[in-house]
Amino acid sequence: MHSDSPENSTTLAPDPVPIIKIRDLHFSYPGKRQPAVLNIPAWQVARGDRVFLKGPSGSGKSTLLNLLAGILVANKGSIEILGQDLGALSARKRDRFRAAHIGIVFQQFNLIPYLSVLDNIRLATHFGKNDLTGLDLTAKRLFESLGLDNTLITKKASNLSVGQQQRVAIARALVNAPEILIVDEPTSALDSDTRDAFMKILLKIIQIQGNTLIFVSHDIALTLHFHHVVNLAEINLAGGSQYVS
Ligand SMILES: Nc1ncnc2c1ncn2[C@@H]1O[C@H](COP(=O)(O)OP(=O)(O)OP(=O)(O)O)[C@@H](O)[C@H]1O
Repeated sequence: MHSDSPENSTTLAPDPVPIIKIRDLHFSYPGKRQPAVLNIPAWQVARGDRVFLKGPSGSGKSTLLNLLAGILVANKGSIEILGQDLGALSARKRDRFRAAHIGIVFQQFNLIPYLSVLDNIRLATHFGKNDLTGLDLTAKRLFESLGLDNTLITKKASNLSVGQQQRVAIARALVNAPEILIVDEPTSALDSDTRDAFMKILLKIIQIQGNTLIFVSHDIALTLHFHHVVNLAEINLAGGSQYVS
């Protein structure tokens, strides 16, 4: 995307190498009389962009993130990630594509509570060893940057504080150095100090790894950290009546 100010989300000229490219995207959840959630004629994101996606509750932000990640599939139209049309892939290939190229931090972090921190992170990798020797340098650097020391990584995820769970969720999302990082409402349950610490760590790692960031939040105070602020309502022609403001 090209825009001069954060509030300007319109594309003025075609991006030479968009990492995300949406064309004529239509999506409704399965079932009779389900309203159209998304109808996005065109949207693209350039490699390395940090995009803050906002919009009222129920406007389809999480749905769009799930489509970008290939967790949901469009009813019509195309989503190209790194030049790959997600709709052209089988479910299994989409899963592999996601594991290789897209990191996701969900609202609830989605850690497996009875697994250790290391095992939670290992789920995102192809390594099977019981120590860190199988994890590459990126992972070790991530642990360091996130303050996850050896005593913490052997703990069960359920025994961590919310802030610690967040750091593990970031490590898991970034351990494969994905080109795209998708983050959904990560700070809603945090006080402002913890939120600021979270953003600082996230942005530091993004800068090192060079990931493209798509970040959904209602917290407008965070927009200053982003290149672009996109209001979903501006790119989405569907819906409207069901929104809660
Ligand atoms: N699994 C589902 N089945 C049917 N409808 C759904 C499903 N998930 C979401 N929806 C509906 O799709 C619409 C968009 O929901 P979505 O969660 O994408 O919105 P959102 O913008 O992320 O909201 P919030 O800011 O509250 O998280 C809403 O009307 C919601 O009720």
